[in-house]
Amino acid sequence: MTDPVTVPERSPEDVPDFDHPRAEAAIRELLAAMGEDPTREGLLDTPARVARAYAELTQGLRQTAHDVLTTTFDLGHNEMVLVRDIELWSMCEHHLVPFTGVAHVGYIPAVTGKITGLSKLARLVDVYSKRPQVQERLTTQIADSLMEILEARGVVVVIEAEHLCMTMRGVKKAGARTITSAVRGTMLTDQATRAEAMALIRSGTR
Ligand SMILES: Nc1nc2c(ncn2[C@@H]2O[C@H](COP(=O)(O)OP(=O)(O)OP(=O)(O)O)[C@@H](O)[C@H]2O)c(=O)[nH]1
Ligand SMILES: [Zn+2]
Repeated sequence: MTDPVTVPERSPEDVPDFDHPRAEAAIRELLAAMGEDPTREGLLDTPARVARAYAELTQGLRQTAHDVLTTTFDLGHNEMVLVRDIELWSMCEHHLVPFTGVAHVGYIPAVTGKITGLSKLARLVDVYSKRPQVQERLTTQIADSLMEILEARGVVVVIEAEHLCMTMRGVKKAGARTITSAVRGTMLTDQATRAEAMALIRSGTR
């Protein structure tokens, strides 16, 4: 059985372009299925609008971590870099409704000091968020891509998110936050470094 968390990474060439006419037909059908009249004036443009919205919300399917981790510098900086409270919006693959929260992303650069621009860490979060997702996979994909592409010595990724499928429907538990973490390399083996990263993450005010 395939592990639902570790779906194989597809290269964007293997992902077909977003099929707008097909999505529009599906939305028209969904409106009809819910008992609405897709031909009433207020809904006439809705299928095209929803298709455009979903194209945007799933644009990460057509991007890779390599696309955004392009700018790397050799600064000779060997110490931890951590960006906290990166806002994220993703879409739960079980219900296709949003989950939203923050990601904290930290890494220990390679011995060569290969680092990336700070904004690229936030872009990386977007690449993996803008897909049908589960929070566990989102967390590990961010961590694994940093290890691989930056050849980081260690990585920590913590995501805190609220799932609207648990808030606006189903168990209806507003405010419940799910916390996931992925720890790699020296962050795993060096307890002091991991403790430092976790203390920095916890020192947030949000
Ligand atoms: N592990 C994990 N579960 C998730 C995530 N997003 C949503 N879920 C859960 O996926 C599960 C799907 O459960 P099902 O029983 O198949 O679906 P359901 O009948 O709609 O479940 P309820 O939400 O309990 O009403 C639910 O428990 C959701 O809370 C995620 O990112 N990670
Ligand atoms: Zn869900």
